Amino acid sequence: MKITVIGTGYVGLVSGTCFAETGVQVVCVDVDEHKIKMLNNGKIPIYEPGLEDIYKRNVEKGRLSFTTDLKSSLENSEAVFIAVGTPPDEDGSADLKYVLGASSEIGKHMDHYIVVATKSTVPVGTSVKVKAAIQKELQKREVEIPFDVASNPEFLKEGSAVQDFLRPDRIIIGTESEQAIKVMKKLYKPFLLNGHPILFMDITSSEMTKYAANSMLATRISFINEIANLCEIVGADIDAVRRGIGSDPRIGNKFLYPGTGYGGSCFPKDVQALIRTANEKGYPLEILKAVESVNNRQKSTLYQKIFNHFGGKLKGLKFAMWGLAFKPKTDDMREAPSLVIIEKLIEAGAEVVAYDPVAMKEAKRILGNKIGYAKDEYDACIDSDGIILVTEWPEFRLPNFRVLERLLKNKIIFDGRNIYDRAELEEMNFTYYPIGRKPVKS
Ligand SMILES: NC(=O)c1ccc[n+]([C@@H]2O[C@H](COP(=O)([O-])OP(=O)(O)OC[C@H]3O[C@@H](n4cnc5c(N)ncnc54)[C@H](O)[C@@H]3O)[C@@H](O)[C@H]2O)c1
Ligand SMILES: O=c1ccn([C@@H]2O[C@H](COP(=O)(O)OP(=O)(O)O[C@H]3O[C@H](CO)[C@@H](O)[C@H](O)[C@H]3O)[C@@H](O)[C@H]2O)c(=O)[nH]1
Repeated sequence: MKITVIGTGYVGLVSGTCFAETGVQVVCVDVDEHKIKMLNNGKIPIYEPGLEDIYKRNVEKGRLSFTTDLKSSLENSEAVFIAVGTPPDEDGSADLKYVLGASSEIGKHMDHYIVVATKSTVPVGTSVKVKAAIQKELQKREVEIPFDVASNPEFLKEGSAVQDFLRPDRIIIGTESEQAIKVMKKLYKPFLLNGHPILFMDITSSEMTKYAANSMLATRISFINEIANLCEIVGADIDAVRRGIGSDPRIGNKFLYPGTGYGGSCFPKDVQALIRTANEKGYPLEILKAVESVNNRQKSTLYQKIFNHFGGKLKGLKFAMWGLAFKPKTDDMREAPSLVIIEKLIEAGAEVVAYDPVAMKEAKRILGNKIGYAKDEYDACIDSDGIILVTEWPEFRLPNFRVLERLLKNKIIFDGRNIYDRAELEEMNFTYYPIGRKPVKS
């Protein structure tokens, strides 16, 4: 069996590589020549744990290849997956230019029956547009070639994308075609040996499922962040409250961690896009509007604590920032809360020296010399007025506090992910500001 995957970003590259792992012949296509050159030279353009190994193995086995030439990739392919970006447009709606561009390209080059599956996150109604864009090109060519469209939203998380893809909780397929169902079943069966289901449904429901899932998760995060902020005001401890509510199976204990607001390339844009879709239909989504505004406010929470601690006098102070990526185990900085905190600190006249185990290159690309870059987390602390922990990389969890107290000018930790033990810091006379918990003031 042969398939084509269009787009070699986080989703396309992981999907293509994992499909190849099952023995399928996969050709990944991208318009970015630099990316394709890298991939053909044995280098992967993103950091994703476990990806490099299976990429190398499948390339060596001849099952996985990369090209900018869609026409040749489509030859004998039974399915083509569209996995290109859907960034937010100026008004917050999903910009479909890459999805529809890829669809037109398929129409220009396909020469036999194929299933066109959209993996990109796209608003309700997009599959109809994908179908129309392909049809238009076939008409221009004056050929009649049958094809089917399917919606196949992707639920992988960055940082655990390979594991998520290889062991999915569920696969969602929206299609009206029996033939498309057959092709998708064949492709996904190897991933479902753990008994988790493929859920077939109509296309509209499938497209909606993706947005509903991300919006629900974003809602949980904004909810717990609001409760955390209230805990601070009333003197409760969010960690206890989180464990208390999370042990009710109706609530569950996942995705209940307070922090500096959700970031990344998905939640912010998908919440915005669903709000936009609903507005267009004349049904404003009040809950999601609140989720978004709570999240925007939360991104400043840590800065506010810094500001208050120093009585607003931040000019000339220097801070060590631990973590830059929007979450651990990724180099992705899209919508990262670190960017908001950095901007505010710089505006207030402070200096930031940062360290992130893998996102430094990406940070330099975005921030240039606005901040300093340290060689490790200890280096960042030299003569600093405090540590600002933004991303909970495992290696930040158990630092040597004795070394830190020698390096820091001020023994203060602003912890945006609640990873430290209050009692331990109190014992060592550190000042400690977590989220939703009483600070330790020494
Ligand atoms: N990143 C995630 O964790 C994740 C998870 C689930 C779903 N999604 C969704 O999947 C989609 C892709 O996200 P991503 O993070 O992988 O994006 P990305 O920006 O990392 O990659 C997109 C790739 O598509 C390529 N591209 C654009 N137009 C093309 C065309 N016409 N032909 C060939 N290649 C083309 C770009 O050059 C780029 O390499 C988005 O809709 C996103 O919302 C993302
Ligand atoms: O309890 C939690 C869990 C997450 N986050 C934050 O939420 C954001 C998103 O995290 P996560 O969901 O782990 O990463 P993503 O890679 O953005 O994955 C989300 O977005 C993808 C793209 O649509 C979906 O496929 C995934 O299912 C969905 O989890 C990050 O800033 C996290 O720090 C919290 O603040 N508290």
